[in-house]
Amino acid sequence: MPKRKLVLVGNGMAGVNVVEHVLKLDRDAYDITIFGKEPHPNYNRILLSSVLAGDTGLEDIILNSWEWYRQNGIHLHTGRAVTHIDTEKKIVHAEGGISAPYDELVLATGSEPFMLPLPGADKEGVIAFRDIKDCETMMETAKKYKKAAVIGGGLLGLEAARGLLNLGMDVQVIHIFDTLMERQLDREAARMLKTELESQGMKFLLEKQTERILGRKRVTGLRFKDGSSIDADLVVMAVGIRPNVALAKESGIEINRGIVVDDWMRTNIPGIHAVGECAEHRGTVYGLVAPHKEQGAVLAKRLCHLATDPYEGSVTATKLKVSGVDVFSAGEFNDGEDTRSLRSQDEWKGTYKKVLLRDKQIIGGVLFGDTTDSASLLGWIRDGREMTDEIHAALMGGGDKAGGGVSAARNLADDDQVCDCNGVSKGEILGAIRDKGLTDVEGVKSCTKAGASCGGCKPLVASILEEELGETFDSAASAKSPVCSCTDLTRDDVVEAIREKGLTMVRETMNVLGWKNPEGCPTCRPALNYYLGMVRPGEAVDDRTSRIVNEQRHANIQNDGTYSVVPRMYGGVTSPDELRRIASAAEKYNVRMIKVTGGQRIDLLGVKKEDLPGIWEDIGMPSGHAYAKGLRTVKTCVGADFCRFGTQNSIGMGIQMEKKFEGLDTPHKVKMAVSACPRNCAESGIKDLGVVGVDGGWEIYVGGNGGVNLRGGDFLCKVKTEEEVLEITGAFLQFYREDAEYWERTSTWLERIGLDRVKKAVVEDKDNRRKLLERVEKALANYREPWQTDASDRKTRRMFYEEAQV
Ligand SMILES: Cc1cc2nc3c(=O)[nH]c(=O)nc-3n(C[C@H](O)[C@H](O)[C@H](O)COP(=O)(O)OP(=O)(O)OC[C@H]3O[C@@H](n4cnc5c(N)ncnc54)[C@H](O)[C@@H]3O)c2cc1C
Ligand SMILES: NC(=O)c1ccc[n+]([C@@H]2O[C@H](COP(=O)([O-])OP(=O)(O)OC[C@H]3O[C@@H](n4cnc5c(N)ncnc54)[C@H](O)[C@@H]3O)[C@@H](O)[C@H]2O)c1
Ligand code: SF4
Ligand code: FES
Repeated sequence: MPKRKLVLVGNGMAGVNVVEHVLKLDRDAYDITIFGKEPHPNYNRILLSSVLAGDTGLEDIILNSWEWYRQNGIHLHTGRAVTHIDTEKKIVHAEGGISAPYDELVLATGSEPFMLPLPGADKEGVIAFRDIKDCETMMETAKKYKKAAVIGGGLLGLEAARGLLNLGMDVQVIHIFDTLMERQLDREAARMLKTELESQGMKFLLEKQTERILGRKRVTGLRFKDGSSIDADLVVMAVGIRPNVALAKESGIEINRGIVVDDWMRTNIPGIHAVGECAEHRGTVYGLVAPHKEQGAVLAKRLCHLATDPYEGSVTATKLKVSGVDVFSAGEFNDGEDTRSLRSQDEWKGTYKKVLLRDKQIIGGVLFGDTTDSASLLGWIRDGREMTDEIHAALMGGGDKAGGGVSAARNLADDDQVCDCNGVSKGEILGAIRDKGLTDVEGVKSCTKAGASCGGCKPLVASILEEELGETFDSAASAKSPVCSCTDLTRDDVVEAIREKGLTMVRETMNVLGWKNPEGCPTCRPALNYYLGMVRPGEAVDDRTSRIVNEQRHANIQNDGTYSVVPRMYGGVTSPDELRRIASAAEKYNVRMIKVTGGQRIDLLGVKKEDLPGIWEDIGMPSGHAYAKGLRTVKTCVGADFCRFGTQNSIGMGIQMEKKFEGLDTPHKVKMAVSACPRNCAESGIKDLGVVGVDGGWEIYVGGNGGVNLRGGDFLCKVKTEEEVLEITGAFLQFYREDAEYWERTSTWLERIGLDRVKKAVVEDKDNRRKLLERVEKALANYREPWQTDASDRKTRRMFYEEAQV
């Protein structure tokens, strides 16, 4: 008997998911044809945000390779839109004169981004963020232009803005309401989110309505209804989506906002079904992958004539995919007259939790800063659970929550969903771990797909592994991921290869290690340059063009394209002569503002690129490295010489530390401080390395961070003399240099590897400490002061400061 014919219109995630299910349930049931308007095989649209942010490459987001279609005997027509459905004859007609008969037709045409119909919206440089092409346009634009405006402060807008920031653009987000992500967050969570994103460099214009897009052929700016305007070289519209219903409409299929379907995903025309973003079920159109998977599972069973419960709608949950920001929202989140809520907020740790109840039932919630409870919370909302003392204790009772751990997994029932993107439950993950002997997150991902899309569930998968495998679970090994999408090698593989193969150059390393992208990317090239210099000091060739832009120019680029200049003032101490030179230079070069920094330095803001070598020459002081992944400042209190509480000479100690370790390249910036008594006026407790004078010696704290992820330093040891402070500092810095990933702050590194390892390597194992010190001395021996070197070298001046080379 000839096979029945299944035709899918829309080669996206929702539609292909149905086909995958059908193939699994009954391989031989259908002869399958797929039409897709885009020229690509099915790819993970969710991960476009990660591609834009530079965390993954376009080649890594393909979900079904061309080979997959061939192997499954699927007739695939890409780059062909279906233009008409003959519902009488049961034939679809596509561009290029292609047609295909069907017995069952699945419409999965997704959405179109909504483009505000503003005057000027058709100008070059005005785009949406929906597909590979948009992503490529943004990446290309960032190479030539500087200023981006994103209209819409929802999930998509913020993810686009983060990606554009990573591409080096200056980004302003224009939002119509006074709080961000108002469809997912209450005011408090939105406020915390805004503060967090601002600290990452994102700028916001709230309560702004765009009136017109300015420019001749290409966009040059935006004008708002209040009369104000901004400059922009790129405008990304992220103001929502509209279901793609044109084909269904012209073919006589019932539509409302989306294509109207019943609980079995059937349209009003027999044999025609719809799933995904184009479908409207019980009045709701879902713009997230998890509900589409639930719809697809029901439809596939129907197509294979298997028993299934109907699809009755989904409780949706969202997580923002912006690194360094944990935000989760599910169900209802705004207080109403008939709701009560449980809340906790920790302004120190930057966390906020709100769970909404109607009568006793859990109906929604918002988590900010710590989302380890997200899966349990979503499970309780989906099950319509009533609040109990146990749930209350699990949510609010403190316990072992921070950072996940086994407790996060223990709170989940077997049928609680862990991966929303791919609809994978805890039970399925446990089953795979037990049946297939899996031991790491990557293994679970390959077997179950949990973690394969946005990746937001990976910490939870790790905690399930930890719960199941106990001490045998190696979280560090499990967390190791490739340096970036240009290679499959991890940081350790690369460092090992540099050691073994005697590599000394960035390009050579990429070549020898078979980089998939031979040019590398902004993530891997600075990392490789650092690893080479760390492993082979004196031998590795420093590739300046592989360094981040600020390090190439030895100054910090500002939002208007000018630079900031911060001369080094050891221990925060200066002199009248230095101040006079700084003042004269500030006048000569029309510095816009002179500001004292948090690290006790003087910052000259608004210096033109071409003036940098001149101002450095005139000031005649060494670089303060305020732009570098290296030692920034050693902040000191006035100490025993002046303060009546001081027990030690903090200024002298700080100056020695700064003179010794200035110019040392490190995986991320390093800030230090010395206070002369436990009153700690130099804030030693929130520095990468902080020293506190006490009676009879010094206490040393490490891994502190006063920035985005506030963290108090851990006590490392107490020593008696200044020499010992320098020794411990040198050994600690070298251990961090050798062990951490590039871009990893001491605070995150320490949390990852644990204080005990640091104590052992730096304090307890004296032989190891001696070796670390020998190696740090070798690295320091190669340091050349960059400002005066650049100022006196005509070729460098021309290349990096006068011609627009980088
Ligand atoms: C940048 C970005 C990040 C996102 N992040 C997340 C996230 O973290 N979590 C989450 O759950 N969701 C996220 N989403 C939303 C998610 O990607 C979508 O909900 C999902 O991809 C929709 O799948 P779909 O198959 O219904 O539609 P689509 O992915 O739009 O696929 C439909 C396909 O059909 C094609 N098509 C349309 N009309 C025709 C026609 N007439 N003939 C042939 N082909 C046609 C389209 O070109 C398209 O390729 C994100 C979306 C974007 C853009
Ligand atoms: N992490 C995730 O889950 C994720 C990420 C990206 C996209 N998505 C999905 O993709 C789809 C599209 O995302 P989206 O953010 O565009 O849609 P959205 O509808 O969720 O948000 C659009 C935002 O734009 C704002 N807006 C509307 N008109 C505006 C105007 N004229 N000026 C300024 N702001 C305006 C709205 O207030 C809203 O906050 C959604 O379905 C979303 O769920 C999800
Ligand atoms: S830390 Fe102690 S010694 Fe230093 S300034 Fe403060 S009170 Fe004085
Ligand atoms: S929740 Fe997105 S991959 Fe699991």
